Amino acid sequence: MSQTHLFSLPQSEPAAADRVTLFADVILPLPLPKLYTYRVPFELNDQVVIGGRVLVQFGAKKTLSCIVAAVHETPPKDYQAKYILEFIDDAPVVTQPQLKLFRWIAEYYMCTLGEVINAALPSALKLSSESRVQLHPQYLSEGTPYPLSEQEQKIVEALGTEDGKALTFSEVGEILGISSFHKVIKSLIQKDVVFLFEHIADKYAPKVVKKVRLAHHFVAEAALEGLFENLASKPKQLDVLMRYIQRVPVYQNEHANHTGLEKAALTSSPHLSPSAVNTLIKNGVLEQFDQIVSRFPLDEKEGNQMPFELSEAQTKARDQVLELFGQKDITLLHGVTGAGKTEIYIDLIRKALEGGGQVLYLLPEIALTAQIVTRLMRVFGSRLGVYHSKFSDNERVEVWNGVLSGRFQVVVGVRSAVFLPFDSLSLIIVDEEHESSYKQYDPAPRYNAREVALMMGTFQGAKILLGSATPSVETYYQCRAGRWGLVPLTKRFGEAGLPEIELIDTRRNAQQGQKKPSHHFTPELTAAIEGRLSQGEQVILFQNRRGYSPFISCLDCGWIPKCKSCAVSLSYHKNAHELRCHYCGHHEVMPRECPACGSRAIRAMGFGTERIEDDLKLMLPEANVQRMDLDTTRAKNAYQQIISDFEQQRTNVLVGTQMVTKGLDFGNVSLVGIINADSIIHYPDFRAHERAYQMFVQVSGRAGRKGKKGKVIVQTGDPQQPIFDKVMRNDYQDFYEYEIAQRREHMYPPFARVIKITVKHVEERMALEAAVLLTQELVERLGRDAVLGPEAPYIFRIRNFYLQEITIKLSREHTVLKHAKAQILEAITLVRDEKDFRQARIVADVDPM
Ligand SMILES: Nc1ncnc2c1ncn2[C@@H]1O[C@H](COP(=O)(O)OP(=O)(O)OP(=O)(O)O)[C@@H](O)[C@H]1O
Ligand SMILES: [Zn+2]
Repeated sequence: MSQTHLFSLPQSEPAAADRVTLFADVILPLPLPKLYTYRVPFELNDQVVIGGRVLVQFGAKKTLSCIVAAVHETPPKDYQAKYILEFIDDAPVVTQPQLKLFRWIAEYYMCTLGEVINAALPSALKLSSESRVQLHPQYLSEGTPYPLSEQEQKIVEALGTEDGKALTFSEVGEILGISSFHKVIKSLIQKDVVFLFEHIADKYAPKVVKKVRLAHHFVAEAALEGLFENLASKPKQLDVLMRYIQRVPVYQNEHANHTGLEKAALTSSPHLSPSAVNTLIKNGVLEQFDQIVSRFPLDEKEGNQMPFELSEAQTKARDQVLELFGQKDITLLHGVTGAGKTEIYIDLIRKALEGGGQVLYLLPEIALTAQIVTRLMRVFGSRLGVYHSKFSDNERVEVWNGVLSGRFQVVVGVRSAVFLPFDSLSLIIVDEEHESSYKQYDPAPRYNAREVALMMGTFQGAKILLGSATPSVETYYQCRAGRWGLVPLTKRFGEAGLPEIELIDTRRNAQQGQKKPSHHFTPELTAAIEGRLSQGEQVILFQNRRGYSPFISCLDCGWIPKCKSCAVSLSYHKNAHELRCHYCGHHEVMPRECPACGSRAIRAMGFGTERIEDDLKLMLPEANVQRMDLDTTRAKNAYQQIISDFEQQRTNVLVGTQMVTKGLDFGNVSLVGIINADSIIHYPDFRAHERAYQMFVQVSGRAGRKGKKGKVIVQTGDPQQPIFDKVMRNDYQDFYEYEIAQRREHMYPPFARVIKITVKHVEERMALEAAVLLTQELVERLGRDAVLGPEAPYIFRIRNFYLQEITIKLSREHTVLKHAKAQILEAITLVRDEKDFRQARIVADVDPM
């Protein structure tokens, strides 16, 4: 065989008969009802990867990256397929089990696959025509050991002309004069010469650490000896050098010098002088360089620590779970607050990992991950990945890839973690399974991560453990029916008992003229707080409303400021000196005088967390009060900071919204105060009673978790509410019996499936007309009994859209449900296609919470 054959393309094309034309169905990151079909360029037939990304042209100008969902030989009927422009991946970024799951989500939650993909992929994986490249800092400081092709060189030159210059993909294409420029970019990325970032999204910023190493001419032993002699009269510099040699064994291994040492290891040492470090750098003894590092470094010290030894009750519960897993796929661990469920999960995770499977541990709230990650890190170290929205996009991509590569075998995360590319899950834990924050309201897919997890478990053959002290009625019903396993844990871990609950009648207090120091605090609550603080114990206060006050009002003319786009009053935020809409984010400066009558008598009405915090600081100037709500936790590490301050007892009182009620574990909290219980009970929804029960039990559960007897004070204007009795007796069974009877009688879940349809229109009349037409169409298809509404919701206008809601109740039977959804979509399409209703938006929410 001649040499040239190895390098040149085959001389002749294969005979036409062998030539297979492949088509790929791709998922575009757009809400399109169908997949689009593109043609695979023949010479690239063997490069198509299902689950890999390809670049295609969509519409006239747009270049988009999308995921290949299927490959076949059938051309599309209605249009001429365009060619795929480029293949980005040679291995899938989305696995087959994921694609299957995404299809299920789209079908079940009545949305498009594009919407699912859009929610699932971290945006750094979604290249589009807006992606840009820039020179990599590592390349700028060190160059690259790899040879660059002529085309690559061209791009580097184009980027190098000015500092921080970036090129779009199409500019790269123009410079090279070719359309298949993506290969060049990919190769440059692999060689760390350039990096990629989304123009619209945050800039991709690789994590860079400053390092130092010995200048190469000092590495040889003789040179190093000479250096020591030269520095003999400079003890501070000598110290730095000695430390460097200690940490980096240059004598034993010259190559060790290449990786160097983090500069901070020298400059932040209390025994070394930072200026001596800098002098050594200035004099060329040490050289400074940047290194790109993983955002999740391997830490050899972490991990492999033994978890706590399980108590007898925990061991028994764990064994029961394992036994039930032998018979059933889904089991509920129903353990009271503080029972030690987390330790049981940890034990089960260890077992699952020993068996070689992957584990997903879902939590409802980022606030909770802060505490639990610390506990899991100790045991699982760098095998543990963490996934939530406070992570930057880059970090999310690192976790995504870590799951694909097998680096992360356990992932703890909030609801979006169900989208990660698992393919061999053996255990899924859904902690606080009753939580409504598992449900995504907006935008589509409006999924419930608990339900998705159940389906994911079925697809991958994983066992599922649901955990809660207050299980959802739906879950408990399945357990009672014997379909799911049930393991009870009725005692708290250790000596701790459940807290005592006391109801304080705020009406009686009000009649007695209790106004000062603050009428939000009854004398009983104030005394209890003072008492606990004087014992050195900590207090949690719960108020389910953020801001200073939910509205303000002019005392003279009664004016109340409302949002221009939403049918709600504006909340007053005192620290920011603003009025804010909690629905659309609109904000304006707090007025000095009433714009209606000019009076200055403007008062804050009602109270939110900010006001509680404020009043408390006045009442107890000595105490350290911190607040945890949406407003104080926007910064990336804010949760962690607040929680660790409270854990370390740097703060005495924690005031917060529902964030403080869930799963947090503080040993020294002996009092929980519920400032206004009534606002929790009165909520227009069939789940109101269930929610209230869960909320009260959960927030009470934060008190007295270790040893000391805890106490809960509930302020209410209606102490006769039957729900309090159930909470105080901690009688879940009683709550359940009452609730399930209600649900059966009124045909609500678990006896029916609910789908809520919201019709939105900027004109009130059109919203109603569209909703009336839709209701007719739905009644025709599903029958009168299945359709309730239309009805304007309590907040009938949001972001300029008037709302109308239709509630549909359906049989739970799978085939019926599937059929009904198809009919609902048909009815929606029909209304949307009406000329008059083109501007209407219609949203279907399956299993609304
Ligand atoms: N076997 C054990 N050894 C030592 N400490 C334990 C053990 N089990 C649990 N604990 C401690 O008991 C406390 C309560 O446990 P954990 O937070 O797991 O409760 P939980 O059941 O998850 O409660 P909640 O439903 O309120 O979230 C924690 O501080 C935990 O560290
Ligand atoms: Zn608004």
